[in-house]
Amino acid sequence: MPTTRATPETGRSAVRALLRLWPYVRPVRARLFSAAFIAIVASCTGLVIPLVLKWMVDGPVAGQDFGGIWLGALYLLLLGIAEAVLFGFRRWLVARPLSHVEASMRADLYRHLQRLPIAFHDRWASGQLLSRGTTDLMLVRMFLAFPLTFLLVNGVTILVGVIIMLLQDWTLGLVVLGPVIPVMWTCAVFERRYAEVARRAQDQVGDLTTLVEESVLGIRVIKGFGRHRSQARAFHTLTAGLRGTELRKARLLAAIWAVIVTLPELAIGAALVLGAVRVADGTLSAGTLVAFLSTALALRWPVDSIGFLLAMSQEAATATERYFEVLDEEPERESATTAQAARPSDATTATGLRFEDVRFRYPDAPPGSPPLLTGVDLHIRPGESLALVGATGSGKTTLTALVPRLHEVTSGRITLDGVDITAMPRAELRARVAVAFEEPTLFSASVGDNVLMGAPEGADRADLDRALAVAQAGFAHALPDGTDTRVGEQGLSLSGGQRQRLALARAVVGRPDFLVLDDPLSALDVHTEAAVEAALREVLADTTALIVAHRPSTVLLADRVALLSGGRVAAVGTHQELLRDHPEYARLMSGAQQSAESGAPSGTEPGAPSGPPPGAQEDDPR
Ligand SMILES: Nc1ncnc2c1ncn2[C@@H]1O[C@H](COP(=O)(O)OP(=O)(O)OP(=O)(O)O)[C@@H](O)[C@H]1O
Repeated sequence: MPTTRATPETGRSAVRALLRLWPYVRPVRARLFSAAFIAIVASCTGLVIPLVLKWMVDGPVAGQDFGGIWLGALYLLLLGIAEAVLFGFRRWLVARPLSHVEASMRADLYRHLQRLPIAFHDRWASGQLLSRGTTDLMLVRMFLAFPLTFLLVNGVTILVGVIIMLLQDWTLGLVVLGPVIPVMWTCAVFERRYAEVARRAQDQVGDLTTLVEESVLGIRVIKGFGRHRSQARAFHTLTAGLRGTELRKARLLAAIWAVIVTLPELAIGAALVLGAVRVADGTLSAGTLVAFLSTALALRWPVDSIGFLLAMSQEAATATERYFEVLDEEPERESATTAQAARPSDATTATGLRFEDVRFRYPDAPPGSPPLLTGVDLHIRPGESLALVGATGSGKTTLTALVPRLHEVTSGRITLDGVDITAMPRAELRARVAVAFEEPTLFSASVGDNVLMGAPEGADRADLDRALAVAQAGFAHALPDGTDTRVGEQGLSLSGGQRQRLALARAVVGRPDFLVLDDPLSALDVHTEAAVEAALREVLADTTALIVAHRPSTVLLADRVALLSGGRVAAVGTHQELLRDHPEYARLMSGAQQSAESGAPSGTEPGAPSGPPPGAQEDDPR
């Protein structure tokens, strides 16, 4: 699934990417800056140690003053303790605000994902989203905790250290500064290359997460078909790819580490030789050489760490880009007219559900492919229930998904009681229209909570019991904790038919004005289906309903039937009328009848002739 860019844009700037974190960092900036300041003080405290050493070597040690030596040792001890305490304090200061930053970024991501249109979720693999909410945010937190502070702290420490060294002896100082230009050039090359592999690695983690998630959710299919070997092969291919990328990262890190460590060490070695010669000549005091070399050695860690601090910063920049790729996606918006929607004069008059020349094409459909719906005209009168029948893949599910605006019509319009659904706030629309999908999705919550998701605030036990009765879901009362029993992940601890009945109960519990049911009884045995139908008939009596049906028994629930064929409504009438006048309908229903009798799944396959039957256009679908 094409979900992310494989490589960063050219001209990408890590700094620009990281600056986007500012709104989240702003609330904790005081603590973060204080912590950075404390770290600078702690680090510079360490640089005082060589000066004390110089004083000790040139003073008490040269003069054999044991009191002075003990005093110097005490100073060194106090400086060491101060440095350790300050670094500890810094860590304490940043721990809490940084978890706050990570938590609020994760909350924003989750909130945004809920508001993104279905078209987005169709496009993006869930593992890619999961890895952005977990691994990427962890990388961002680690960047704020270490590289952000220590690139600054180490920069200041190196600057102060270099000034101290130049003040001690500028010739030796220049020798130590020799490798600066090659090291900076290496860092620049490293950053560019590392950004590329860091992005690849993080995308590969996303793909791996998707595969693992699919394997866990689809474990029944994998086991049932004995596909664990092929699944394991796919897993190994992805892990081998990720391992290769991680090794490339390690090689790059090793290369920069080698340059950053070796060149300064060589320079320090050269300064040591030169300094020793000058001490022997008497042009440099031994104390100055000790102080100089101690300072140079104290700067080793700040210099050595630059490599991995840059690597962590690049990973955080990539993680930030990946995070904002999702956050920058446009959420579902209310149309401009929604707020002051010009409602027609008959807005309060119940006119039912009407499709007017509705056309639809999936945004991710192959280029050049024809639209799926090419002009659907259909009117379901108030209180009427209409069954939608059509060949597999004719677009029935798609048409039903347009009513609660899970997808937006490409052109044409849909009205509820005369009001264009795009001129209605989504919350209002979705409160008036209840849906039950063919694939019933349940959440890891109690049975009662799953059903009451479909009800407005304040729904009570009586509403729950009534909905369970309509859906013939009395089995819920017999579960170990009744309707308080928690269903497992995705409700997989229940049978398909039980899940479907709970999904149906969820659709009817809120007594919606409009009900959209996508083949809601497909997993039920004939007796349960008959019982559900009898109860549904009562509900449907005062509800306007659109019911996708594959079987004659479901069709008979409805007052009228519409035949969807070739992207349009080819005919509307009663079951008997369509059976008599429309061979395609008769074929679909007889196929369904036969498969129902033989226990095979219903529906015809795509490719079956599905053009409008003769005379279809004479039916007025409205
Ligand atoms: N997100 C999507 N992107 C692109 N094409 C899609 C998408 N979802 C469905 N389709 C395509 O749209 C067509 C109609 O699908 P739809 O699920 O609406 O058919 P249906 O009539 O409900 O089929 P069935 O009776 O098998 O449930 C199919 O060819 C399907 O491949």
